[in-house]
Amino acid sequence: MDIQWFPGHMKKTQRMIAENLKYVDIVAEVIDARIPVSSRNPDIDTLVGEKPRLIVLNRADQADPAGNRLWGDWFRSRGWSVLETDAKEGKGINQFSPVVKEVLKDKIQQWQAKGQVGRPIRAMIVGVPNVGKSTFINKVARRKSAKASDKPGVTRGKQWVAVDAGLDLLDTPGILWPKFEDPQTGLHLAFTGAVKDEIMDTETLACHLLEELAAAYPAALTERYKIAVPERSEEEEGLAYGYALLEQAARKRGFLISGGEPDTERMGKVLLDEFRAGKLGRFTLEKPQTISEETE
Ligand SMILES: Nc1nc2c(ncn2[C@@H]2O[C@H](COP(=O)(O)OP(=O)(O)OP(=O)(O)O)[C@@H](O)[C@H]2O)c(=O)[nH]1
Repeated sequence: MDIQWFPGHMKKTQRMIAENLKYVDIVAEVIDARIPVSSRNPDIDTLVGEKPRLIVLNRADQADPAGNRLWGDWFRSRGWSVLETDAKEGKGINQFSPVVKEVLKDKIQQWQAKGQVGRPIRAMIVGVPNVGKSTFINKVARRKSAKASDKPGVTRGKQWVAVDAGLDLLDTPGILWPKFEDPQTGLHLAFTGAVKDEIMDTETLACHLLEELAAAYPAALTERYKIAVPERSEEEEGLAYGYALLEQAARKRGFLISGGEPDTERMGKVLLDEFRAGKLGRFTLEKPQTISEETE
């Protein structure tokens, strides 16, 4: 499935990030713990350059705990600081400020040496749409989300959120990129709702999701939909395997159309809704070894 999604405002966001980088001390990249590869903007390294960075592994409650451990270790082993969060419930949020201070400890010492006592840390929050940035910011700011005073040179001052005297956050709109090199990236962003449903066929998307879940988490499908998940045979072409699972699930749910045929469209929508709502279980769809040598 070829997914192209780069509306004009994304380009504006990219520009806004680039222009405001000089006003911030650190960039917190909020990624989706279920898809840590696909939810990272491939342009972010170039965009952010040498600026200190922190990875926020959000939606940790929806990802496989073993996957969270693997990814935490993976990022740390490469010298990155990582914070695991469930922004919805506020888990891990209290650690944000201490981790930011730890990452910037040398810089803070320099400020103090220069007499810049009380200078607040400015952190930019970036991430794909729907990853949980606003929820994260509101929780870090303890929901008060008071507006910080306008910063010199910052054109869109309204996006600053004061957490306390020592920390200001710069909110940015969700960002995607012009082309998904790997079609799987587009699919994963669609499964999780970062890419809007309207741009692709729900049934097809559901078949892809079923195929991935059947390969990695078959027991979850059996448990939720009471369906048998057979091994995928070599002969099955295209999405035939996923479609057969979708038909089975539709029948079990009693979703039938005239003539007794399974209503796969309705089932597809239900599957995506239930996956996104976490009703199917906790899944990590991408493992560290998914990353090829070139992208490391
Ligand atoms: N289960 C779970 N849900 C979350 C988490 N973080 C955010 N959500 C939910 O995900 C939905 C989207 O969250 P937002 O904070 O609006 O996402 P956003 O990244 O600001 O979205 P954009 O404005 O589109 O860029 C909301 O319903 C949140 O309650 C999390 O860690 N776990």
